[in-house]
Amino acid sequence: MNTEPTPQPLVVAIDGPSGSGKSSTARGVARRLGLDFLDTGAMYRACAWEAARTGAETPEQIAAVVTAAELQVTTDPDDPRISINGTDVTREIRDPEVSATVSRVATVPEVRVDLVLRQQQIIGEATRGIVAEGRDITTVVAPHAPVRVLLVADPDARVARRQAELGEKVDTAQVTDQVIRRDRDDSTVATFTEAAEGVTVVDSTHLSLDEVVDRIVRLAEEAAR
Ligand SMILES: Nc1ncnc2c1ncn2[C@@H]1O[C@H](COP(=O)(O)OP(=O)(O)OP(=O)(O)O)[C@@H](O)[C@H]1O
Ligand SMILES: Nc1ccn([C@H]2C[C@H](O)[C@@H](COP(=O)(O)O)O2)c(=O)n1
Repeated sequence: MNTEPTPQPLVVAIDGPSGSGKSSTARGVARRLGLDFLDTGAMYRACAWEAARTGAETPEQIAAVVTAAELQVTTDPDDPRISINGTDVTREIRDPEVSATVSRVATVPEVRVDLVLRQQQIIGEATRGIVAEGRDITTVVAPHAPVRVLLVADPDARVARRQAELGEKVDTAQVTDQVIRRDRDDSTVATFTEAAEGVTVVDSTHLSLDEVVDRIVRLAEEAAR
């Protein structure tokens, strides 16, 4: 009789502040290891987009919109898409207006309870394994993941990266608000500035994207031994 435990699909959890490179890194690791990919920030952004569309402003109104929402999230690292109530908002959730308001949605407790459960369901259904990124993956969503990483970078580097990504369409004051102010707001409901016990800190300030991906792939390979 085979008494070997059935190997569990690998879960890699990556948290970090805005602009630290979580999404790019997580997609790179997922591609390299043949895993699914979950951008939990996109779920909060989709909810912020729907809240704005419906005119929901108070925490109660926002919570009602989110808990009633039908969210479809795909986990292909080469084409992650998200729809809310039947509308594909994959592109729209990156608009500056969404970036400026998403923290208001993400700091509603009932929203977090609802989205954490949905994220845990997506992770549990990822039969080939998954890389999930956000702010509370290593601490709340998947605290028992075999690979847990806090990806950090100097604030100046993070602002510069976001500015380079957004180009001239967004001025430096807006970018700084999107990065630094949003992190301050977000850190009131999730701990992503200090690594929890068992979480590996990777500082990407002076590392290329590929070097960061290499480091986390090595952590995953060591965990799989
Ligand atoms: N190590 C790195 N060196 C240089 N640029 C990087 C590095 N990692 C990511 N980038 C670039 O920085 C920008 C922001 O990266 P990304 O969107 O992955 O960050 P993030 O942490 O997911 O941000 P947010 O949480 O705000 O969505 C992208 O243009 C990305 O290509
Ligand atoms: N697990 C998560 C993921 C994201 N958020 C918040 C943080 C931001 O305000 C917003 C969008 O995230 P981003 O796309 O910038 O990574 O959602 C969170 O609270 N918890």
